[in-house]
Amino acid sequence: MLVTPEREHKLRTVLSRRQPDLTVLMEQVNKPHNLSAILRTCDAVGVLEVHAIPPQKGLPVLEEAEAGKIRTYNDTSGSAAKWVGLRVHPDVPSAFAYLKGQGFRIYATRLSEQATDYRAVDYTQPTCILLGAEKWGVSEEAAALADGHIVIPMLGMVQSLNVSVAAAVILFEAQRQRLEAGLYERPRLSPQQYQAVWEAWSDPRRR
Ligand SMILES: C[S@@+](CC[C@H](N)C(=O)[O-])C[C@H]1O[C@@H](n2cnc3c(N)ncnc32)[C@H](O)[C@@H]1O
Repeated sequence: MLVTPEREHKLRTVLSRRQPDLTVLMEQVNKPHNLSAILRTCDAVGVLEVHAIPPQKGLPVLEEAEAGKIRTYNDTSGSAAKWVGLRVHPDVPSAFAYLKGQGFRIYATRLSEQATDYRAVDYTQPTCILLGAEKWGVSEEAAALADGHIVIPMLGMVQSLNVSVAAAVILFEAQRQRLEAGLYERPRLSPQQYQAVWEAWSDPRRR
């Protein structure tokens, strides 16, 4: 037997709540513990797959970053990396082309007065949240290509939140809206997508 009935029930319940039309794009988020914390939140909210543009060679990278590669910490992700897909794109144009081709509206998180309050967005529509690097934020290139700019209002002394905290605040607003719209009540994956993910998840080597 590959999985116990209890395990199968748990896996199928989680899979039936996965939201293929909600995702994040991490643009050069270069600290593995932040990447891992974002993956953990994505798992909790039901994100099927996340996207990342790794730190580029030649740009300033922080101590844990490895140019061109994505690293996560299992202890921070709480094994979420096993249950949330990670698709890596080489640069901004290719990430945007892929996501736009999938029908996503991309919202750049920006600490600017022109940005809209994150609660004004309709997250029941296909949505990608673009998150920026810890030091310099979302690039001008990505910001210009985004469909909109959103901000979590900051009323204190500090200018910004940690990127994984900002991701959690926005993703749980998306979860709230999707729960209200009944989007977790029926499977959202196509039968082919469901079968492919089920086969991967029920592989005993994954446990
Ligand atoms: C530490 S912040 C980057 C700060 C950077 N100096 C800047 O001006 O964007 C890292 C990332 O967290 C997210 N973030 C942090 N605070 C936010 C806020 N109040 N609203 C929206 N996104 C936020 C954004 O994705 C941002 O690029």
